[in-house]
Amino acid sequence: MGGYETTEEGSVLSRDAPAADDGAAAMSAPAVAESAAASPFVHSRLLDSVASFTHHRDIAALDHSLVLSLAELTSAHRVVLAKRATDGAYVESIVRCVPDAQGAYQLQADDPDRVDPALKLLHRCMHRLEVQMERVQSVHRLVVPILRDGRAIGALQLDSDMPPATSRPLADGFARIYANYTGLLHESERDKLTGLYNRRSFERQLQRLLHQREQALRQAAMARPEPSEQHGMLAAGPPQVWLAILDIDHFKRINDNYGHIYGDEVILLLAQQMRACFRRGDVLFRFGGEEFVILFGATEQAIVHTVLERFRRRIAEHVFPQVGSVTVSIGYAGVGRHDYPASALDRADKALYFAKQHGRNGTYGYENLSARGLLGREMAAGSIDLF
Ligand SMILES: Nc1nc2c(ncn2[C@@H]2O[C@H](COP(=O)(O)OP(=O)(O)OP(=O)(O)O)[C@@H](O)[C@H]2O)c(=O)[nH]1
Repeated sequence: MGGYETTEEGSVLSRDAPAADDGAAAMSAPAVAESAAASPFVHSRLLDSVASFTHHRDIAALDHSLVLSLAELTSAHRVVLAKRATDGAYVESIVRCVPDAQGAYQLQADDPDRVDPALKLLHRCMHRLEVQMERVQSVHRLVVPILRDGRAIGALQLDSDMPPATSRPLADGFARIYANYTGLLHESERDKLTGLYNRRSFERQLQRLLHQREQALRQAAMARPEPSEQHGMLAAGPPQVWLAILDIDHFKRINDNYGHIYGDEVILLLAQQMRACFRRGDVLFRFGGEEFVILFGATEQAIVHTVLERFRRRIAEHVFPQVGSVTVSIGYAGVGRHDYPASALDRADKALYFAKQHGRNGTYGYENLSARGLLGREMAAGSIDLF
């Protein structure tokens, strides 16, 4: 098993099993130990770097700190961190760190859609789950995958004067710490009872979905013959993302009649039904209590309405152990590209409030209600707590 270990010389970076496929000799454990023992200063700088990047709770700040730490430790010409979306389908973000004319490192976010030949090894590394290396004149380029559960969640590229035998243990170690630590952060985004996303992750997931839909639209527009006209449509087109709020009806009665354990069981079973009913790309949240949120990528309101109605009926027909019949009310709204998340939530919540006021066990869209003039002054305030 490869890993970092403590040697007789002290706690040092050492690989006990260099990968056979890396095409270059990894530094032997004694060699690393020797260089590290010769320089205790290296230890403290290393620990300092790890402590400083794992200090962050925000993933974007963590990313910046990671590339900066690695660049400073290795006096790199460039460090790049690429990350894949949760479903692994595309590269979600690229952060690069390069020195300016004065030698001070500068961070910059790159457009992940831009084709950059200097990043071809990054893509190959994520695709093959293997370390990649090349030498460009005197610069050594090393790319290591960031692995979690056997998948590449991203890759780390280091361009430096260091030969890979020296830089690889360092880059590997950073990649592994990063994968473990972001794994923990991801856990903090989940609701403990249901395993669905929690409310804290809502904004990030919404931005991700908006970006993904926009990207898909742009690609579709570019594939068509009149790009300028299509780009016009892109700007003025219908919402690409929809947000639904779903609330169990009379949930208090379930708790009161059967106790909280059965109440929790209903929440858990409802979450399972959601997983079974909605598509993989739909993003499911438990916002707290008996309230759930769903984000969909869809071009037509009619589709959204049909999917939500199907779910509402499915729940109404389901027999919950002990409790029997349970119904849900649903409100939904389209999300514009420049919407504030709180505004979109507020609109969906108004439609949900309408459902609660009009017999429950129903599905209503904000746009429809609004166009029909059914959202009067009573709708001015919904029931959800906004950010
Ligand atoms: N079992 C359980 N109950 C919860 C949880 N979180 C909130 N509740 C309860 O859910 C109930 C929600 O009650 P209300 O907000 O009045 O809503 P309701 O009874 O569903 O009524 P309507 O939404 O108007 O149909 C309260 O009694 C809360 O104590 C939870 O995690 N587990």
